[in-house]
Amino acid sequence: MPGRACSDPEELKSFNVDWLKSVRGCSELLLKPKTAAEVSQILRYCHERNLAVSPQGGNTGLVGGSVPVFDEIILSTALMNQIISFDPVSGILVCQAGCILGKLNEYLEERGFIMPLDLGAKGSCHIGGNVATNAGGLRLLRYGSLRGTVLGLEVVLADGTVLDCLASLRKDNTGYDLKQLFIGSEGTLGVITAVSILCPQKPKAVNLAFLGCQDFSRVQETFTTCRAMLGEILSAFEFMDEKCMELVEKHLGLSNPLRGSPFYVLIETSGSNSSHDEEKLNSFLEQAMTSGLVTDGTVAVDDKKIKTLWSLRERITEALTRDGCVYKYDISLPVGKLYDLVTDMRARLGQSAKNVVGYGHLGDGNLHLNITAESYSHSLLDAIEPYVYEWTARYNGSISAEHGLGFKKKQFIQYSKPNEAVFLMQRFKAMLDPKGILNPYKTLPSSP
Ligand SMILES: O=C(O)CC[C@@H](O)C(=O)O
Ligand SMILES: [Zn+2]
Repeated sequence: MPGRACSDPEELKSFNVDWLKSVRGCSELLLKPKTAAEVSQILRYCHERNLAVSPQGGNTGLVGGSVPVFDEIILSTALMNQIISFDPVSGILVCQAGCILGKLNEYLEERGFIMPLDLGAKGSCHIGGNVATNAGGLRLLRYGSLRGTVLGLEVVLADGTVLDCLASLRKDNTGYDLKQLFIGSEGTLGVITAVSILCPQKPKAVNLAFLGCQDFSRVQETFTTCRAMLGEILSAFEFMDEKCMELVEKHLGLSNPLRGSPFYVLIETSGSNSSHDEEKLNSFLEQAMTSGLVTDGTVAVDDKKIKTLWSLRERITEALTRDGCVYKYDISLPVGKLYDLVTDMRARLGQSAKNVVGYGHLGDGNLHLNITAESYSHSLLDAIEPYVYEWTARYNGSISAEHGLGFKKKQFIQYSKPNEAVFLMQRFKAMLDPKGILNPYKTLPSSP
C-alpha cells in the first residue's frame, strides 16, 4: 500500500537516527500500520520468521530507545492517530498510540480539559511513546505519573496476540494490573496501540512566577514554603541554574527577565478562581521575598508571557544540543542532595567539560544533569561514568527518573535495581517475547 511501507534509504534516514543524533541504526524497512489488527499481522509475520522490530513513536526519546540498533524493521505509530472517544463527564480519553501529545491537548482544551502530562517535546511526541517510556514531564507534581492516569491499554504482543485491556474504569482490581507491565517497558514487551487516559479539567486560572534564588538551599526552602502556602493549586515547581539561562540566551536568543541569580525557579499555579489563586500566590511571594528566600521575580498571568517564561525552561534541552556534544543524565535523588551532584561533577571535570548544568523537576526530586564538550571524548566519558551512577546509588537514587534506559543506559540498571529484580525482568521478557524480536538491545542488560 503506498505510503505504508518504505524502503527508500533517503526517507529512512530520519527514522534510523534518534533526536540527539547519537544512536544510528541501518534499518531497510519502515512500516506504518493504521490499526491494531495490522500491527498484529506484522508482528505475527516477524515472530514466525525471527525478524526484529523497533517500535517508534515521535522519536523524541533521549536514551536511544526508539531507533533500531542494527537492521530491525521500524514499526512507526505515525498513522495510528485517531481519537476513539472522549467522555466529558468522566474526562476519559481513548485514542490510538500515534496521536501527538500537543494535538490531544488542543482537542481536549476545546472541550474544557487538558492532558495530564506536558513536556517540551509535545509538538511531536506520540502518546504511545510517552506511555511506553512512562514520561514524566512538567506537571507530574500535580497530576501524578502515567501509572495513575493511564486507565487502560491495548497492546500487541510479540507473537501478534492483541491484548485488549483498554478499560475506562477508575477502579479495577480484577486480577493483576497487566497494563503496568507495559508502561515504561520501552516497547520491549509489546507494542502499545491504544491508550485510555484520565484527563483533568482545564484550569480556569493559571499563574506563573519566575524567581531568582541565591543558593540551592533557598531553592529547596522556597519549594517547601510554596507547597505549604499554595497547597492544591501548585501545578509545577521547576528549577534551573544560571548556566542553563546563559545557554538559552546565548544559543536561542531568549532573554532572561531577571539577572544575577545563581538559581531560578518556575512556579505555576492552576486553579478555578483567579482572584483566590492570585491572593495565595501574592502572599507566598511576599513571604518568600521578605524572608530572603527569593531575591528577584516576575509574575505572568497572560498567556503570552506565560509561554515566554515557560520556554526559558522548556528549551534548555535544545540550547544544550547547540552547545556541543551532550552527555545526559536523568537522575532521581532526595531533594536535599539534588544539586550536590552537579557541584561535585563540575569540580571533578574542571576544564575538560565545556559546561556542567543542572535543572529539572525539583518538586519530583528529578535532576537533569547535562555536561557539554566541544566534541565527543572517551576520556571525558570515563571521568563521568560510572562515577555518576555510583554517586546516585550511594543515595539510593534512580539512574533513570523519567527518560528510560533505552540503548544508552541499559548496562547500568544494576546501580538502581537489585540483581533479583533484573533477573525477574529478564524472565518477564523471556515469557512475553521468547524470540527477543521486540526492541532488542534496549532496557535490559545483555546477558554476560
Ligand atoms: O534534556 C534533558 O536532560 C531533559 C529533557 C526533559 O526531560 C526536560 O525536563 O526538559
Ligand atoms: Zn524532564
